Amino acid sequence: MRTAYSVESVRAAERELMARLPEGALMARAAAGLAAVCAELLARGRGRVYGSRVVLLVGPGDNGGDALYAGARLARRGAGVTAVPMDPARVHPGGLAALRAAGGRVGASVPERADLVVDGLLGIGGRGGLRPAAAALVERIPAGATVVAVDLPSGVDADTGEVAGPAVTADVTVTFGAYKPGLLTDPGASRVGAVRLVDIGLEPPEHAVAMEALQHADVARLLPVPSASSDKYRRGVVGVVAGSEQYPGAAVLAVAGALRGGAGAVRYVGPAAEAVLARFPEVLVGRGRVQSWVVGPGLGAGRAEEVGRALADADVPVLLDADGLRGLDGAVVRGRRAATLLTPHAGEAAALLGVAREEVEAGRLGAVRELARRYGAAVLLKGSTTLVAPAGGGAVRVNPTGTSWLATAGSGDVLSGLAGALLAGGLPGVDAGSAAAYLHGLAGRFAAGGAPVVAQEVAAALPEAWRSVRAAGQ
Ligand SMILES: NC(=O)C1=CN([C@@H]2O[C@H](COP(=O)(O)OP(=O)(O)OC[C@H]3O[C@@H](n4cnc5c(N)ncnc54)[C@H](O)[C@@H]3O)[C@@H](O)[C@H]2O)[C@@H](O)CC1
Ligand SMILES: [K+]
Repeated sequence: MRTAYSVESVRAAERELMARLPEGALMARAAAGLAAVCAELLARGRGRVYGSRVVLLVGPGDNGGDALYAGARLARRGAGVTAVPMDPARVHPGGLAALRAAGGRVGASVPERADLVVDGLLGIGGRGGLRPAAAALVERIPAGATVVAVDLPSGVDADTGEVAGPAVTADVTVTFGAYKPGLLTDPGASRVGAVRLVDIGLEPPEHAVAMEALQHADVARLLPVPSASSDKYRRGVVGVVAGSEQYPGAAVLAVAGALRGGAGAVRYVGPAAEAVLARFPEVLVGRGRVQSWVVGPGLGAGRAEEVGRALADADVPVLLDADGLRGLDGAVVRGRRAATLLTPHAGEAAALLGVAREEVEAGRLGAVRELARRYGAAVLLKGSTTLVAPAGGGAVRVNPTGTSWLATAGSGDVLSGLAGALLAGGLPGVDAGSAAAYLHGLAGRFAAGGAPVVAQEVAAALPEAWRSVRAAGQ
């Protein structure tokens, strides 16, 4: 499990550690880790550190301090290091002295050529978008230089991943002590490049985890595996209420996902039974006992009664997607005994929250948390980084396996069926949602292999995704 902590808990852990260490020890550890990554990148790109051109963009706080001390280390190894302060009157004094002592120089503007640019403008103390003086430096980053962000790309909000205005786009982000949510959540996540975590001895408490990303072994532990005594009912029956005369394909795809989610059987309810059976003769048709409901893909408007009927099945977990989310009654959802999992994309989330879609896109983490709080349900917010918030508050899961190839028609229908099957297998909402997103992302990657992919191929690649995950759990 990869975990991320809020700025507040990182700061608290830092205070505790600093009290036990000599002054400057933490920054020295951070700078040593940063310099090691920079040296590795220079060696990879140019063959050596000696003679390379390194530019440090230096902000007024400790983030700039890290950059200066790391720059000093690189200068001692023969790199030509130029520090460009955002505000020459506010520069970390110890860092500046160290850089100068190592032979580095201070410049008033960004040199036109550089092998490596170190972004030490703002770290976890940054608030709001880059102000003009910082933005002007970022604009001048020479083309072709490798950009290494210190702790996080400047202009990205560490707690939310929000980017208000200009921000650095890094090739590598060297982060200290712990991941921050902004490194894992879009739009920030698309700015970080490869993330390298430097251990500086921080130990934030487990209860303070703000975000977590599952890895193969975690998903392997979650996936239900049939035992010798399993029959199809014990493995769970998924009821799929999806599709319409207009959108029969959504029913087929949701069923395809459900069939590959490890359930014992799939029961289809709706007007697209012919299309479903033509494709999947193993499906049961018509109402009957189920262990979870998947309601919504391709239903179209005017099907509120069917949505209400599933929600009224109080002891059965329900997944609501697409048209199943129309005009959702918060009181009904909050009043349910069994799990409810909502799987909106940004537009549907915006409608549920009564805000503009852009607002959700810009603040995805806040939006998914607010939806989970308001509806008392687990919420999976689809998108470039899919987020899953648990019903009762707590760490939000971010899916690390997504691929932009999955932005294809019907892909969400497959995901709904898959997550519904995991609900039928007994997984809580947040586990069903995050394990489904993980498998779905992997399947998308396997099916795409660098080429366009269609939703039914994603469904067909799900067994390969299961096998790859389960192999890691053995
Ligand atoms: N606290 C610690 O124990 C450690 C901190 N470290 C580094 O210290 C960083 C945090 O340092 P600071 O708390 O000094 O904060 P930062 O260096 O992130 O920046 C804060 C400074 O930037 C200014 N500022 C904030 N938002 C701005 C904006 N939008 N535009 C322009 N200026 C803005 C503030 O006025 C303040 O002077 C971490 O990200 C990390 O890089 C590391 O050295 C490891 C140890
Ligand atoms: K930075």
